[in-house]
Amino acid sequence: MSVPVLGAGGWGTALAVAVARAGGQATLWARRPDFAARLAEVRENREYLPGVTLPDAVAVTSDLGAAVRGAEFALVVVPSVGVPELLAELPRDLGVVLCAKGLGPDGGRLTDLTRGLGFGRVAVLSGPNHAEEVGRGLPAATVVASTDAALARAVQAALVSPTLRVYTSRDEVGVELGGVLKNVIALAAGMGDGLRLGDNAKAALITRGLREMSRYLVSQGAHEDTAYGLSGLGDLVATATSRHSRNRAAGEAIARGETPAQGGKVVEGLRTAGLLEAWATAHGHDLPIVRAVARVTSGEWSPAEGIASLMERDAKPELEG
Ligand SMILES: NC(=O)c1ccc[n+]([C@@H]2O[C@H](COP(=O)([O-])OP(=O)(O)OC[C@H]3O[C@@H](n4cnc5c(N)ncnc54)[C@H](O)[C@@H]3O)[C@@H](O)[C@H]2O)c1
Ligand SMILES: O=P(O)(O)OC[C@H](O)CO
Repeated sequence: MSVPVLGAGGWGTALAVAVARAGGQATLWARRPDFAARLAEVRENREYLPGVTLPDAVAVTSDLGAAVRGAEFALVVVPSVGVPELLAELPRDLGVVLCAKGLGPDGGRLTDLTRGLGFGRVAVLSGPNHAEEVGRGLPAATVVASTDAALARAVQAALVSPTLRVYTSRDEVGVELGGVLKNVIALAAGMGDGLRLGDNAKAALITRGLREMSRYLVSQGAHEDTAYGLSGLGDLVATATSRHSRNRAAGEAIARGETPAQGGKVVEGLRTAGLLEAWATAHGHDLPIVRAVARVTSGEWSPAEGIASLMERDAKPELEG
């Protein structure tokens, strides 16, 4: 049975290749028929993942119904903003594996939104996984989290190979929110790069960012250890330091006074920062780095004011607050 991979951006393409590398078959769905036809013919996603050839085991289609017919689960790999629209088209008995690292339209979790739409089998896939590296078969590790252990094991079996180590977890909340928050911290790290704040500042930001992530994850019901796992610390390091990261690069551009050059590619943290700040404030959570990034990306504060808002907070013990 072919694994449907819904979304033919960089990550969807890399995941389809990963399924093939694991010995399976994948059906990569692209929403635009002309794009799907070109991809099927050229066998390389030149727009979103250049340099990676699609193996024969990857089929390409723009027919969503055909892509998911008879499948046990589908990898949903469109940007978070497109997830509700795509889910509306899917059969409710299909297992949904959410691969986007973003939030629903109201700032809530995509897992909750998915269950609210009537899907009973839901999982999250997240970890330090730049598509550019996974697509090329460089060694990487990731986590699939679900309260449905059978679904998590099935996804693990479909993706695990000598170049992709796939762990399972039952902590859906922790794995999902790690991927959401790290993008915002990576934007801040990029701003630090753009302002040439140095390595000490980057290390401080990653460390305090991890603390902000872990406090928020635990407040939402996650296991604290998940914050220190692949989908938390692992992805935070990968994104805040990588030359591949779109979020880090966007922060760098903003700090230089430029508009982030997205080239049609999604930078989830730009959307997440405002949504998360509004959600956290409404629910009584203090997320200082998220707040600084939200206010800088909205234009309310300059990058320098964002940094000052963090550096001039009240002095306090490291392990409190
Ligand atoms: N790129 C990575 O390395 C990577 C790794 C892990 C997770 N992710 C996450 O995966 C998700 C997808 O990212 P990506 O990098 O593959 O995106 P991308 O920018 O490379 O491509 C986005 C794709 O989604 C399509 N798309 C855009 N809006 C859509 C909509 N409303 N409905 C359906 N399709 C739509 C675009 O046509 C394009 O094919 C994001 O949430 C991202 O955070 C990305
Ligand atoms: O390029 P970014 O910043 O969207 O990050 C991609 C992945 O989430 C890294 O794990």
